[in-house]
Amino acid sequence: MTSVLPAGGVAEQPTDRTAVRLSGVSKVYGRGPAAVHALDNVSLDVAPGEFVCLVGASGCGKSTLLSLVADLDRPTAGTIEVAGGARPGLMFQEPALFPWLTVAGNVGLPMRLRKVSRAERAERVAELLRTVHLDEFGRRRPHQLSGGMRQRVAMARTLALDTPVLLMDEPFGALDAMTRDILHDEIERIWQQRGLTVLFVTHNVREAARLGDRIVLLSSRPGRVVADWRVDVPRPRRIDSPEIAAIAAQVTDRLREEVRRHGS
Ligand SMILES: Nc1ncnc2c1ncn2[C@@H]1O[C@H](COP(=O)(O)OP(=O)(O)OP(=O)(O)O)[C@@H](O)[C@H]1O
Repeated sequence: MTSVLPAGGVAEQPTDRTAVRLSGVSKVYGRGPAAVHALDNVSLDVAPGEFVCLVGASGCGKSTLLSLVADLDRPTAGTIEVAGGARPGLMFQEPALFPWLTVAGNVGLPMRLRKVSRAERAERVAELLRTVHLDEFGRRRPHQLSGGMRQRVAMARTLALDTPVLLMDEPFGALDAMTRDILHDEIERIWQQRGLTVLFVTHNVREAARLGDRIVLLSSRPGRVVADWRVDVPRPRRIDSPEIAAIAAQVTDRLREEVRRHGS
């Protein structure tokens, strides 16, 4: 079952119930006739502990939105607030591990940069590797692991930042369906255990329905919030269940409409 929220979210005063707030955010790359309007007046509230999936046509500004929330770039207009001012953790389709470091070395890197002591680091790395079910693999190098395992390492490294907000840009996009299915269970478990707030970009509407408390649809460029669904299917969910398929169909229909409207 889904319920439709008003498009555009709310843009009122921040409250304790907001982990991430975008208010009237626009982003233009470049200037003059060559300027690219990537996002237009996006307002979106994400509650603490919420799992929000962002979907939209290719090039509609999903990655731009994440990079702005991650503070890697500045919006042209509007404001972005992240509760507690903490910089969110970011995960991409590519695990971006350092090949010359072991798995444990990669996971421990954010702590090493924060000058966490060697003993504490070893303890935390062991705990994080248990969390992503890689406790036996700390001494391996990235090239000795499968794609799914490398993404688990990237997940553990992001968790090592100890940030309550996780931004994920197509993190499972390059994996086969079975590995992705297993990692859906993993990320759901970690999200629930740690009470994380997740903003998750995907092209895959079934994945969005499988994982999200909400699915937010951005229009074709410039990206605007055009629909916002609440996914009320109880967890644990299965990506191949009829409920998830029904929601995915609803989102796909709206996405198709959006793509047609823009003649893509
Ligand atoms: N640094 C940049 N300079 C100029 N244009 C950019 C830059 N980054 C992104 N763009 C453009 O902004 C638009 C939005 O890009 P973005 O990568 O955010 O979209 P997306 O929805 O994540 O795309 P996809 O689904 O294909 O990954 C695109 O037209 C892209 O070419």
